[in-house]
Amino acid sequence: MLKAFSLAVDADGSLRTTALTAAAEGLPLPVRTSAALGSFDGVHRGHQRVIENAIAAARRLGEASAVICFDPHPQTYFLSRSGDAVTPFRLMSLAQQLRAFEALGVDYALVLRFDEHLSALTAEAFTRIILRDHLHLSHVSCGFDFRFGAKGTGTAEALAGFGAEMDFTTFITACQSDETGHKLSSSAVRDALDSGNPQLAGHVLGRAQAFEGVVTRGDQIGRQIGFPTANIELGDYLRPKYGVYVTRTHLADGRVLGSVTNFGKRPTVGGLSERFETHIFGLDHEIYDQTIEVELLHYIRPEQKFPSFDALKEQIAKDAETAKAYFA
Ligand SMILES: Cc1cc2nc3c(=O)[nH]c(=O)nc-3n(C[C@H](O)[C@H](O)[C@H](O)COP(=O)(O)O)c2cc1C
Ligand SMILES: Nc1ncnc2c1ncn2[C@@H]1O[C@H](COP(=O)(O)OP(=O)(O)O)[C@@H](O)[C@H]1O
Repeated sequence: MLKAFSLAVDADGSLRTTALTAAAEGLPLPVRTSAALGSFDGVHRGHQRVIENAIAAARRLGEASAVICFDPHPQTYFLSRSGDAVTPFRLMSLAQQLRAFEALGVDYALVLRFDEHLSALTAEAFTRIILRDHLHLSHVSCGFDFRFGAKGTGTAEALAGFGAEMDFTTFITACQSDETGHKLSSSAVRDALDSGNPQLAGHVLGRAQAFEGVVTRGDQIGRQIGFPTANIELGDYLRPKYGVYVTRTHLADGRVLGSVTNFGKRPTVGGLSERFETHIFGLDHEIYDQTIEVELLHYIRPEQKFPSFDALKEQIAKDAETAKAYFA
């Protein structure tokens, strides 16, 4: 079980620790660890290499492995302070990120609260106060393009330089590519989702892109046309291309069911705001207020304005058949 902690740095440099998972409850922070350091949004196959390198170093040194990441995402923090309208860009929630770390076999997740104190630390102060004095790291693994410290002046090479002075070793993972030479990056995932290519997003991620949220109440039109849809808010998540998708839904009770999802504004019914709504096959009871996770598997078609409600209903039935055939 992953032992996850939230760590907040106070103005005087002291650290406040809170357990984020049951396995961390009542435990102290680890004494010596080999850690992967980064934002790791998506935990894609490139990130996975960085984390696997930290785990390999931990095994060599006979100590615990850790991932050190940030919450909120540093970019979210800076954008929200700038006062500009923020275009949602996240590929994962913190809960999904922790599950991805656990799946890789990491012992600890140390989630640094990204706030005014942490963001003000220079690269040198971050390394000395956080990595050395508080976390006593013996080894740090990061990606070639990792940036840290106030104004992002710290680079992976600078981190290696600090390590030589502060008694920890470093490993910088080079840019990872797939079998065909395509760079494995968060931007590649975002571009794929933006262009309606969830398979490519899943190829880069090493698992399907998934949106997790609490089921909210809609206008209750869905059930009248025989296709009730569970709606979730996308919040900070990057918005995929509008349209209809084959999806797979993880329910709160542990069941995993095939499903079909529409993401868009529902022009046929005069919808004004975006909705992410999923009709789940084989479900026949209410799941309002429950958390579901919806994986995008295949893009079926763009969202359309139909001349009538009946025409829309007919098309939704065809979409459901397409999705069922995908799972057959
Ligand atoms: C598989 C599927 C495909 C859909 N495609 C469209 C579409 O192309 N155009 C559209 O206006 N609405 C589309 N919708 C949205 C319906 O208009 C919506 O589900 C209906 O209004 C019910 O809304 P409710 O969940 O608020 O009750 C689709 C819904 C589903 C489940
Ligand atoms: N097969 C199903 N797929 C999705 N939701 C279902 C299904 N069967 C029952 N439900 C429930 O019905 C609700 C959706 O019904 P709907 O009429 O579309 O209402 P709403 O407009 O509130 O989404 C879902 O939130 C869920 O609680």
